[in-house]
Amino acid sequence: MKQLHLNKVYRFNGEVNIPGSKSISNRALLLAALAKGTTTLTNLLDSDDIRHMLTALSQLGIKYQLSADKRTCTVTGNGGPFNSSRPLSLFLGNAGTAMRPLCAALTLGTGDFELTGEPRMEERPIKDLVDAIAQLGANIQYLKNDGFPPVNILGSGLSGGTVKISGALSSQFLTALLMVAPLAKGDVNIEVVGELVSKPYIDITLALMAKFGVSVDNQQYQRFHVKGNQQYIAPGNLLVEGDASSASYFLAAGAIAGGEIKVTGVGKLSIQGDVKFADALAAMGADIEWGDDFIIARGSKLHGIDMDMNHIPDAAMTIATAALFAEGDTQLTNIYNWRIKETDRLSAMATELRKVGATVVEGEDFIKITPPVAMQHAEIDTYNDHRMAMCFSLVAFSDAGVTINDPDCTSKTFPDYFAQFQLLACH
Ligand SMILES: O=C(O)C1=C[C@@H](OP(=O)(O)O)[C@@H](O)[C@H](O)C1
Ligand SMILES: C=C(OP(=O)(O)O)C(=O)O
Repeated sequence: MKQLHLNKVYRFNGEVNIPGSKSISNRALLLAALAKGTTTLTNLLDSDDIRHMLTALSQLGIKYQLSADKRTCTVTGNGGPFNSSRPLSLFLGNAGTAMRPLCAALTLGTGDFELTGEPRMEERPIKDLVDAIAQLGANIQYLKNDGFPPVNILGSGLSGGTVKISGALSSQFLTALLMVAPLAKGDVNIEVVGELVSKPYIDITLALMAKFGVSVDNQQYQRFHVKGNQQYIAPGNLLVEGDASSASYFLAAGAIAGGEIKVTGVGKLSIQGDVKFADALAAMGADIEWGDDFIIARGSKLHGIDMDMNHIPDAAMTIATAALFAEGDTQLTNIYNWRIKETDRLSAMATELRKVGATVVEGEDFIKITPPVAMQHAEIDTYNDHRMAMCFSLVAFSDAGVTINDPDCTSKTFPDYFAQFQLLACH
């Protein structure tokens, strides 16, 4: 197994342009493929999750031109649902933003489609989405375990109607339903049953749908009314913002290291909820400056916080490792769904934080971290989870340094993360 040894970083200064947002890239690619007309996406993310979406779209007959650096993509829209006269099997790795929306989108046209993924994808639930679109006539079968991928979809179109959906485990189910609703044969009324987690991701979905000409009546995230029988219209050009979750590692590093870090490509005009990470860092005492499309973090003395993190589940992991450098305890609450992401992140985080000397309480849906007096060197296991690798890079700011096992797992969303990190670090 490959290992990356990071020696103590003394200073961390400079500017980094953050690669494109995963959430926006995969939504925009799917909507561009369904739309009428041609869309040119710029600053597209080049990573595993996006490659899986692109490969799937290509298998579905969608034509696109990708630039040599894979960051500009011109998609010729299909002008409606995907149809296939022969059975297709699409492999989607561990990309939730490909699996969930494509599962819904493939019910719109006609064809026999199989969606598969990595072993971990087979442990990530999809039942709440399947149950919801079944109410509009979708025919989806589980090929291994009930409620989990792989699935087989017999597409024959969706009717309109009223749909109840649970958003208690993942917002991606509601996102998927919202994206297909305008292409159903009649109006779709969506009722969210119980709590909706990761709510700001619904704002990304609605913002992208609006760019493709579709507006949704959103009644306080409890009910949504979507007119049926519509068509997405290609916006021409669409710039993908920098990924706010990817920005979190650099902002935290700036706050810990005492220098100044400017991240560009994402700022106060962002449609991504994860920019609120900067507010959480500010609550810990960091000095944060906001621009329209940049954020600056300057170092200062950090202290622990007790915060509900349901709105920023991905970036919250960065707070968990930043907490090692804060005075006092940090408690992150309402994060049950960490357990059903790339790995069981609550358990993985607790295990690895303990290795560097922290005292950790792992609850069913919270984590409490007491930083150690002095950090110990550790080999950090990353569980094939890009965010475990990236957020533990912060331990390099301790005297102990850190070793990251399997650092290449960042390829899911940020293939050259460690190269970018090293460019700003003075050892
Ligand atoms: O819709 C999206 O783009 C995402 C939603 C979130 O998932 P959940 O809604 O499952 O929390 C987030 O963790 C994921 O990385 C991306
Ligand atoms: C949860 C994540 O990914 P996915 O889109 O596969 O759900 C993530 O990137 O942290």
